[in-house]
Amino acid sequence: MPSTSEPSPLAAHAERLTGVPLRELIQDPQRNEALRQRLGPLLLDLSRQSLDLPALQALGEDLEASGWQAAREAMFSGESINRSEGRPVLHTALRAAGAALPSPAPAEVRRDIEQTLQKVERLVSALHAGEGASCGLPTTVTDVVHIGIGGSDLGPRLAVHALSRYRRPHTRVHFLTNVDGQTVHDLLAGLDPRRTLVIIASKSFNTQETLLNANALRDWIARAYDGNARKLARHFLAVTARPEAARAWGVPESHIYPMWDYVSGRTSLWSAVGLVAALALGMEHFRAMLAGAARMDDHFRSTEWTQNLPVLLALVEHWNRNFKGYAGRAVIAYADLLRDLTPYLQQLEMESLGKQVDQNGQPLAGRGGGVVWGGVGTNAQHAYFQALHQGSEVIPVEFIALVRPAHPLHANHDALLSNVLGQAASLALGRSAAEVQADPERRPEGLSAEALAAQRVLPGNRPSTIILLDELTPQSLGSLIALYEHKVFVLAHWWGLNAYDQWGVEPGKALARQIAAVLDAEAMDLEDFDPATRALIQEIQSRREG
Ligand SMILES: O=P(O)(O)OC[C@H]1O[C@](O)(CO)[C@@H](O)[C@@H]1O
Repeated sequence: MPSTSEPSPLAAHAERLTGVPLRELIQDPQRNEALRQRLGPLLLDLSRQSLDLPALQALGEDLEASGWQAAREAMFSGESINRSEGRPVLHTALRAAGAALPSPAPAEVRRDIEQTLQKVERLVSALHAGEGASCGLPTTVTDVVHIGIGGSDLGPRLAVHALSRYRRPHTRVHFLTNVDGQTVHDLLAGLDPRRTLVIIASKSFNTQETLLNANALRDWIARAYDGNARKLARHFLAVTARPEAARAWGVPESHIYPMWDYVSGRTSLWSAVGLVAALALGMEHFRAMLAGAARMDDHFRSTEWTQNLPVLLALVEHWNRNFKGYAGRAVIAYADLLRDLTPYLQQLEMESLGKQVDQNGQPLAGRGGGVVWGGVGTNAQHAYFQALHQGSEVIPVEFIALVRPAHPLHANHDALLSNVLGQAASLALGRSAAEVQADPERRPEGLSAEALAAQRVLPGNRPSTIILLDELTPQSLGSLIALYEHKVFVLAHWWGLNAYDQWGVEPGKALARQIAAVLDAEAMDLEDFDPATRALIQEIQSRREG
């Protein structure tokens, strides 16, 4: 936070800790214990972050003074906390059935949610029993294509890939998200239109990419039936908050699954948007994932801040953003099954927290959400970890790893785990000049010993978080995702911003529509576009035929 003449208590702690190395901080077992907290199969280890117990206490007190518990209850009970859109935020109600604490969400909301889950369940059972025709679907379905983008894609994709060991046999699932026609073209080449079921997931049912891809599949299936509209309609399901638009597009009423305005796209995995995951994994595993998230909800609602995992994660992020000045963090999952986690978090966090003004339109007092990027380990170590260890920027790292793998190749798994611990330790401790000296390296001719040594020194003091899941199960994945959702909630409340709108993306979409309208036109008026855009429109037009 910005300091005026008198530094705030938090700024004073940051100043006090300047120059105190992580090497020293991690010697305090009491501190490390406070920064290491568990919920069921999920361990959150923040002990390699650059703060001590007094700083943590000050952060906690600052949050406590913000009234976050009341805000939390306002969210769970369905108050209109998304003020710029005038809506409640009730993704937690989608999994309330699996919670131990009674849900304060409105009864009609819970009823609608349960009815929809039952409808999803009926469809899943029918398809798994080979009785899709009883739900108006094709008799045989070998492939399901899920079309959606952003929140209508990233959550189901993460769940289906992460939980692939729970996959039901016989039905292949494909995700079609980008509007790149090459992908559509290549996918369709391998599918049978008469045996393909298409799920169109779009809250708005107005997203350019999703509708273009849906249109391409409609044309492709229609050709297989010589345009027979009744047979064509059997192949499409929609999940949307605008059922009238889905009907107008051609999805039969009974094939439409609701989304609600009180669920943002980026937290919609738990709704019927997760239908593809329920189909791929089985309803019991989908429900288990909801229950895992509900467990985190209960924990978040009932645990004091000192042991509350989402809160602790938020405290550290506030510290890193506003007192250490870090631009963001790298999220590295040491599990290929979690390769979609970073993209998922990019939307969840950057669309929610990437804002400059608060709910009243005033500039934020500090910095909002930072950049989230990353990938999978150990691959990342052989690509960009050099910069993480010795680059000019300090970029905190979040490691996510599994204690027990679901395969028998234990040597491989030990390599993953030991690399997590090794990298985290190396980032924190660095490598001093004395350590370099004690471990000499062959010196090329003409290079001084000092020059070589200086290049082999690692500054250290590079913070990281480790999240360990005992195993990757529907429950642990549900808890992990809900952990991040609640972290986002805490930060949004603390910073005063609205985590549930995304006004920033709208003007670019509108411009793309205007540009699409002129790209193919014979006579065009390009005066509405800025000179740089105009030049490239003309360039594309002039070179298209080549
Ligand atoms: O589900 P829809 O309405 O197709 O939107 C897709 C995505 O587009 C966004 O609105 C941003 O462009 C996301 O918030 C959303 O998840």
